[in-house]
Amino acid sequence: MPSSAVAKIHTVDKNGQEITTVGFQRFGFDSEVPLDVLRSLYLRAHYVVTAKSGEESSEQEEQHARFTQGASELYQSKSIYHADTQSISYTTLSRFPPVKLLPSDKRKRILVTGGAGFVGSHLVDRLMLLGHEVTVLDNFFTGSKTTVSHWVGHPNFELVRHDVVEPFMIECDQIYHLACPASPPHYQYNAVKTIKTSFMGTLNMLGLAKRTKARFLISSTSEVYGDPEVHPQNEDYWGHVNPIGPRACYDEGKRVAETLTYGFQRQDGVDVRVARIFNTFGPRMNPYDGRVVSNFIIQALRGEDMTVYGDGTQTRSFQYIHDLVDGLIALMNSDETRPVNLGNGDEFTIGEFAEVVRDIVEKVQEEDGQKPAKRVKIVYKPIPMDDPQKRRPDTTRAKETLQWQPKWTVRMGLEEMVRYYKAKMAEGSL
Ligand SMILES: O=c1ccn([C@@H]2O[C@H](COP(=O)(O)OP(=O)(O)O[C@H]3OC[C@@H](O)[C@H](O)[C@H]3O)[C@@H](O)[C@H]2O)c(=O)[nH]1
Repeated sequence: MPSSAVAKIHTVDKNGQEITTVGFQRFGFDSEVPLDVLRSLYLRAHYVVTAKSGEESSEQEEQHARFTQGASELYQSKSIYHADTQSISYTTLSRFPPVKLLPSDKRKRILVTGGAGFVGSHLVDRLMLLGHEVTVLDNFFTGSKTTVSHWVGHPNFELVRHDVVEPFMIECDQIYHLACPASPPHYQYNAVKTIKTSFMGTLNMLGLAKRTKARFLISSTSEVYGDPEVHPQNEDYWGHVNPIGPRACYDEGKRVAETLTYGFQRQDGVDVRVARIFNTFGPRMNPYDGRVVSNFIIQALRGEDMTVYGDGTQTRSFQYIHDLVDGLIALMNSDETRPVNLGNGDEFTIGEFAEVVRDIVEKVQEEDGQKPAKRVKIVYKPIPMDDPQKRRPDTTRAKETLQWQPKWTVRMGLEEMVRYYKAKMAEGSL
């Protein structure tokens, strides 16, 4: 295939402006980094492909080269994938992406629990590039070492295998407490463990915040609103949750985690922040975690039927990962101590969404010269119990207090995520 046929991702925001950086300067904390550098951390092949297995791999190599353009000099992979023998060789020599050199009064010691998960790893990339000292705690139940392995060995970075249900002591300035399975099949797989993680994990991390006087941010969820009777949902809505249903381990777990957080604030003066995160998607989402975005993209890429649960009239509003990370950092560094919704107001029925994903997968395949002979089918499966019928965030509070609004369109985010999964498939790890 001629190289000119490999399209460059032209990423524009909701106003049609080109996106070249993510983050911003807010509340004295600069979170801005070039999108190209950030992209080179997830869109490049995890393993450098050396052996060629025909026409396809040279095309894939071109794609990888495009994503690392400008950043490949700075970042040298530690692993080489040999397609012929299906093996990987490693070297211990690493070069890291350039991180900012911050004066010590600006450099923060930041603990990220669940830092090897989907949201956590993107937050870690950002904090590392910004020049902070980052410690990741993860038990790797749903997170994976590969999401942060590009930082292992960097002097500003530490990776600790630890389950937050056990206490942990470290000196730090800020704690982002993200640890908890978040996909419905995952969190229901071991419901008792999910409740224990939400309760004990949050108790332990709040205890740490109390001792160290670190600022504490918890990732709560739109699921605290349950199957909402108010639409869109603002932070003053108390929710409509089935306390004994299959989702309760997560919904009620996060509700009690919020209760604990405000308990420590009132009783012990802990400096707290609460982010209620709505459906989020992006690269590094576990392709097998059963959530709708990853399921649809993988199904469409593999030419399998796309599975809509129920009649597809239930709605969700999807935000791209970089917008969420912007919001989390802004909230952490702001003075807002009330819960804040972080989500994108672009609402789709799940039926519509399946079509959007199918169109985007086809668009990318066509650009790469791999147009499939026939369209994948959309099929209908039973709806899971207590599946919320509608969900859309009211983000007025985030707009007013954080000056934050999502910039990415769902289509732009989906296109990048499709390319990420394609790169994973090309390197043989998916
Ligand atoms: O293959 C699929 C998967 C899911 N779905 C449907 O798509 C919708 C979204 O499902 P997801 O599993 O992605 O996510 P949910 O909205 O149910 O839960 C999510 O809510 C917000 C976050 O806190 C969590 O990440 C997660 O719990 C649901 O209606 C679900 O039934 C499909 O139609 N097909």
